[in-house]
Amino acid sequence: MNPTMNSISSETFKTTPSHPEHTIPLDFTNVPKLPDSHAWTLPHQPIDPFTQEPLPIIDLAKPDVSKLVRHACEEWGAFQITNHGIPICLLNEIEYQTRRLFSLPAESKLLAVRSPEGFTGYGLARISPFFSKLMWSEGFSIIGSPVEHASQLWPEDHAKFCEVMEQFQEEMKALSEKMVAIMLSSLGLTHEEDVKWFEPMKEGCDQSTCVLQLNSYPVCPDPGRAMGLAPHTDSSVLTLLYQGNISGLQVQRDDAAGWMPVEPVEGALVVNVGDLMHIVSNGRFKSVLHRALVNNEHHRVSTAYFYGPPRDAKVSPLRKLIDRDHPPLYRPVTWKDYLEAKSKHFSKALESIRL
Ligand SMILES: C=C1C[C@]23C[C@@]1(O)CC[C@H]2[C@@]12CCC[C@@](C)(C(=O)O1)[C@H]2[C@@H]3C(=O)O
Ligand SMILES: O=C(O)CCC(=O)C(=O)O
Ligand SMILES: [Fe+2]
Repeated sequence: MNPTMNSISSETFKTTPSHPEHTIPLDFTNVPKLPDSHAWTLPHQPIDPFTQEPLPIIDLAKPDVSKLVRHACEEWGAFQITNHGIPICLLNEIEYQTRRLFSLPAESKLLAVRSPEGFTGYGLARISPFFSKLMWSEGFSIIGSPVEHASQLWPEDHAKFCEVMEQFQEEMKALSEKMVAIMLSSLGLTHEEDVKWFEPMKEGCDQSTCVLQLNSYPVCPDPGRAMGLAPHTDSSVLTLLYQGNISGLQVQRDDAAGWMPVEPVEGALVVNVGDLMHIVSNGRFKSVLHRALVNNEHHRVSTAYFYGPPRDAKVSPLRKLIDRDHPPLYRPVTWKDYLEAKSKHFSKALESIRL
């Protein structure tokens, strides 16, 4: 594994501690009826499949990738990619190891619980305190090597889990860099010249901070009233999501049109534009509002890789995108500043740094 990944500490992402009930998930095994604490009122927002174009699926091997990516980022803030070069056997392994972790008994998973002031380990989504109802999901956050928590879960048998998680992060990092380069060049920007922090090729300068989040959505007795992961935008520059072959992810293009399901495509990855890319592009690319629903048949798992800039880098709208008609919309922030703003203002975080 890239040695610089180990220099990324949980410190980078510390935000205000959550209350315990918003940190430790329910024991989801054998819950016959949805508890009131987890019962949401979900507005019925059907989309009209005949008037809505589906979320773009972009084949990275095709020649017109740049144009398609730009269109998807401007119109949706998300798209799926195929021919991305991540071997299917690695995707299968990551899913296998994710299922292995979440299938452990609740008392074992609690041995690896995220501490109130920590960042990595087992727990509920960090956005949980912003909602009065609890989500039907559990998560496990990893930065670099997961060995500290994995050795609590499997004292004798964590090597393979760690190897797969580390290898996956390396592959996701390289693909994220490629996707950022495509996105920026689609706007006529040269990433090395125009984005100071973006120097992926420079040996030894690779300090970007990234998080691998494993998500689990257990089988739910009343999926119509439960929420897997509540509507949010990702704080990252971009997120790469592998959702396996079980539906649940939905995105919103605009409020009026309702929620659009992102149907799994075999071997594809979903790319979400994150809030930091929204800032860098001065609002040209939209960070996508999305959520995950649950079902009563299958245990769904997903892995989300949050790609960020180096911890101290100031992220701001790019100069080439600013002119008299397009003044800068956001003040410069580090990812740490932005995560703090998110933990305070949640869906109003972008607004909180608006000029
Ligand atoms: C880097 C991060 C993005 C994230 C917060 C985190 O610090 C690690 C987990 C990420 C996640 C995953 C589920 C949804 C989300 C909103 C959350 O609560 O935790 C995202 C966070 C984010 O993008 O702000
Ligand atoms: O599980 C999913 O489909 C969505 C996960 C997600 O949005 C996240 O981890 O931020
Ligand atoms: Fe997300």
